[in-house]
Amino acid sequence: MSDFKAQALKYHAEPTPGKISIEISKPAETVRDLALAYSPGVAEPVRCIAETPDDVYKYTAKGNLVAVISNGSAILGLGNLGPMASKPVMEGKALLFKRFANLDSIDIEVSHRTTEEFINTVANIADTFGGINLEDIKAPECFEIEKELIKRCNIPVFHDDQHGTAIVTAAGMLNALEIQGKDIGDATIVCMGAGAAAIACMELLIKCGAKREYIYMLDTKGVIHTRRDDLNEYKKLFANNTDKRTLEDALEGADVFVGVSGPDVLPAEALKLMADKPVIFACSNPDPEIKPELAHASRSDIIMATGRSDYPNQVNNVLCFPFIFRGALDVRASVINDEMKIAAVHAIRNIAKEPVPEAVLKAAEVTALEFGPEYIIPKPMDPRLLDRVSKAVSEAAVASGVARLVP
Ligand SMILES: NC(=O)C1=CN([C@@H]2O[C@H](COP(=O)(O)OP(=O)(O)OC[C@H]3O[C@@H](n4cnc5c(N)ncnc54)[C@H](OP(=O)(O)O)[C@@H]3O)[C@@H](O)[C@H]2O)C=CC1
Ligand SMILES: CC(=O)C(=O)O
Ligand SMILES: [Mg+2]
Repeated sequence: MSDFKAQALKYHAEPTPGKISIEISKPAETVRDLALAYSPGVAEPVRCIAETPDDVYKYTAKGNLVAVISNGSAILGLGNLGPMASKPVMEGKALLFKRFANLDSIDIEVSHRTTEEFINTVANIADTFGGINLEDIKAPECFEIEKELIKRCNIPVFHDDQHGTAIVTAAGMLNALEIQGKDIGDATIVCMGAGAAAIACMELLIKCGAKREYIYMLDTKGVIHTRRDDLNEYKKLFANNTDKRTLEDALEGADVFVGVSGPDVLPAEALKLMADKPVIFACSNPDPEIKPELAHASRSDIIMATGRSDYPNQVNNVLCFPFIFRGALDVRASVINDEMKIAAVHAIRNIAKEPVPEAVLKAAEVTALEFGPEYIIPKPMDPRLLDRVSKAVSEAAVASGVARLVP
């Protein structure tokens, strides 16, 4: 067993199995404490909530509680391995919610037969939480699931693999293109993958100025084009009227590669087909579409990002989901809308242009970080993310009329 694999398993197993636990937040030592916490005291908030439902935010943990919900159908880039295999990832997301945004979070893994059954399960328990973070649910089912749950729930429902990934990708991409001296409106973009992350990333890049007709999206069958008759309604939106069929065809002269597909699908030789100064985001986890060492060996003018912590430029939704939920829950937003997503994009990208605090350099185990090819996006442990992204998101929620608490 490799050293890192052994360390990862030990980290998860010891001293207690798993990565999260529940703590009590009130005294529960004396007979009086218990009388307040449980019977008879607990009857008082019960009566208040029955009379005034919004009091649930005043007397329970709901307002600071996010459920991370999965069915394990697209666990990272590892595939459909089922609900229980997804539990370490979902516990991991809960850990990140707490660590970065002080949000309490619980993982829920759902076994189900039909999509409708999954939707009903989540909708029926939604009210107990302040927000729902859907995670690692494969396309195309994820689109219907999220749409239906947004309709049925009174709290923010956010599919992280779609929108968290898209927000961080857009933030990193706008910065990378700026450094390479390119305009997003002129960029030819190759997107490897046509699932949850891919569709959302491309839709948000279009909202940030990219041209739909300059995007070439690929799935396991190659380029998505107008003459294919096997496309679902989401892929159809990216069907390009083109003779390009292979990854190599699509990469010819392209400015950008976004990989949200699977490991090692981008050959180093193919990078040489791209235009000058390309941007390569190989975001599949844990193994990217191309290893950065291979990409850098292939050509020297690239900006390279991955989804991993152990290379420069980590384009990963961890830079978004804790902070967008913090901002949404702080103003009790009913939804997370486009205005809030775009506010998050700009708040994240702007941090990378400012001097980096000493504590961040220390946590990142580097001596310097400066806006440029090796630093296009902030580090997840940058404390400015919490202040700045959450505030921008809250303000956008208020301005767009979806906040129920106005500070
Ligand atoms: N860095 C980050 O923050 C994030 C990274 N990701 C990564 O993105 C990837 C996809 O996740 P997600 O969108 O949730 O999953 P989905 O299951 O929704 O989509 C996967 C897509 O990838 C395509 N695909 C898989 N293998 C290949 C291949 N060899 N060549 C071309 N296309 C391929 C599939 O094609 P088809 O439609 O033909 O089946 C499908 O369109 C994962 O590796 C995940 O780790 C996801 C979210 C966040
Ligand atoms: C980061 C993440 O959510 C994923 O790879 O699925
Ligand atoms: Mg995920």
